[in-house]
Amino acid sequence: MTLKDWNIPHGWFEEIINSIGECVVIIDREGMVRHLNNAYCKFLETTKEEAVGKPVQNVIENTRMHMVLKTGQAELSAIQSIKGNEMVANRYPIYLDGEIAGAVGTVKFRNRQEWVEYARKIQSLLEELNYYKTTLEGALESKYSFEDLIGQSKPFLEAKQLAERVAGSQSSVLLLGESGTGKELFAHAMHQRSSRGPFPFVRVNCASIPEHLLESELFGYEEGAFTGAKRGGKKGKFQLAHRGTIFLDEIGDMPLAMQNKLLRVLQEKEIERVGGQAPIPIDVRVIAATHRNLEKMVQEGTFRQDLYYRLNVIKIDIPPLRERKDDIVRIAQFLLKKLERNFNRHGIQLSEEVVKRLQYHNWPGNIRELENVLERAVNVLDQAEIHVTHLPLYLRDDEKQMMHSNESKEEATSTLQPLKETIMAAEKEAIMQALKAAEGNKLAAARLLDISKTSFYDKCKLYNV
Ligand SMILES: Nc1ncnc2c1ncn2[C@@H]1O[C@H](COP(=O)(O)OP(=O)(O)OP(=O)(O)O)[C@@H](O)[C@H]1O
Repeated sequence: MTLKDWNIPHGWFEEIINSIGECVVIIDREGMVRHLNNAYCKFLETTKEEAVGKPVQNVIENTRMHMVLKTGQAELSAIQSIKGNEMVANRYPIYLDGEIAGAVGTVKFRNRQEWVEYARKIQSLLEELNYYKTTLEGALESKYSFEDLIGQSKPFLEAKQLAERVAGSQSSVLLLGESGTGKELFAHAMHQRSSRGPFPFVRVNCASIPEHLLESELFGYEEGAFTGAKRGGKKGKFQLAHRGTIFLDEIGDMPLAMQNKLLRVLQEKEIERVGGQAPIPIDVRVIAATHRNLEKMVQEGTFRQDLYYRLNVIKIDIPPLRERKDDIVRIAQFLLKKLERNFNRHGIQLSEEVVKRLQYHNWPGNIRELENVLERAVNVLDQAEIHVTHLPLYLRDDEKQMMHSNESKEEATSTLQPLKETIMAAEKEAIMQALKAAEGNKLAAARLLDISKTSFYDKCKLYNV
């Protein structure tokens, strides 16, 4: 079959023009209406019989279709007043054998409401687009500086000062600390303080990305690399972080196979996209973090030793909150100021009792847990002072433990006696047990206790046995 055989049958055209929702008018060289489709008839409240064969100016109010015949130029998105409304029309000349043979007109919007509605739709799409653009740009920026790292206790200041000293270096950094101690905050602050600050800061949570996606997330992929791959391929996090910093959070959870690939990237300073041929050079500083014991993992063979050395060029240990109890109130007050801004409140204080509770608690979730406790309190607070009743139950239960621990201290104190007496009591008990086991035979009992016969007799005398 030739292309000609696929031509649309002649009779179809009228049907097609009639069945579409847009208004269509066709005029001939003399400006007479040759066709007015159903949508246009409905809009003008007329019929084909009435319209066809009449000059277009008599059928369509304020039309310029006849002008298009004269100029031979299309008029696009032209506003035309019709039935007291502003409609938007397109008008095109029809050329046959290089000669103008007529014109076709369509209506884009029948009235102001239609185009306002359309504009509103576009506007909201544009806003949505803008939102995603700014959040994406925001996601690639560092949000915190060293000023946001609150704490004056010795172990914390040591960590912070080391981070400030090495922020400008190009070497890899390993941040170690329990969950919620502020590892990510440290990474942001170091990036911001470095010459890479104006470039992207890209965070990757190695624990949350499924193993089979990690490679393409980190290094990207080429178009058609696998089923479901996006058209045009996708940039990986390393490429997004070019000239900036990549923060590899939870590095201890990275599967061994990926550790190999990461090591190669750090050594070669280039990446290979999944399905790609040529390596792409990258200039990225790596800051990695974990709450795991990487040294132990290296010994157990679950973390590559060479990667550990690569990452561990500068190691910063961030202390848990329970090891810097002096900082708790300071941090709590800083966090309260943030919450005040978010909740539009001011002057929130901690009661003395609450301060005691906060200092007594062990904070397994560290500053993130403190943040949650305070946010909860601010939510249920109707005055300005946070009291124990505003704390979650488990913190209130600390009270019982506080009292219990005092009680048991007293109990323990009352049963304490000089060490010599404790030892003598234990010796007497051992001698009696041995005699019992040897059925009163002192020689056998001495042997059981592995002491001499004389020593045994002396002790029996001493303890009145
Ligand atoms: N020194 C600090 N001063 C003020 N806020 C802090 C400090 N350290 C951490 N925070 C706050 O505590 C929360 C947890 O911090 P961050 O996410 O950096 O911890 P993390 O150690 O990276 O936790 P994870 O290991 O669970 O990812 C954040 O909201 C952060 O703003």
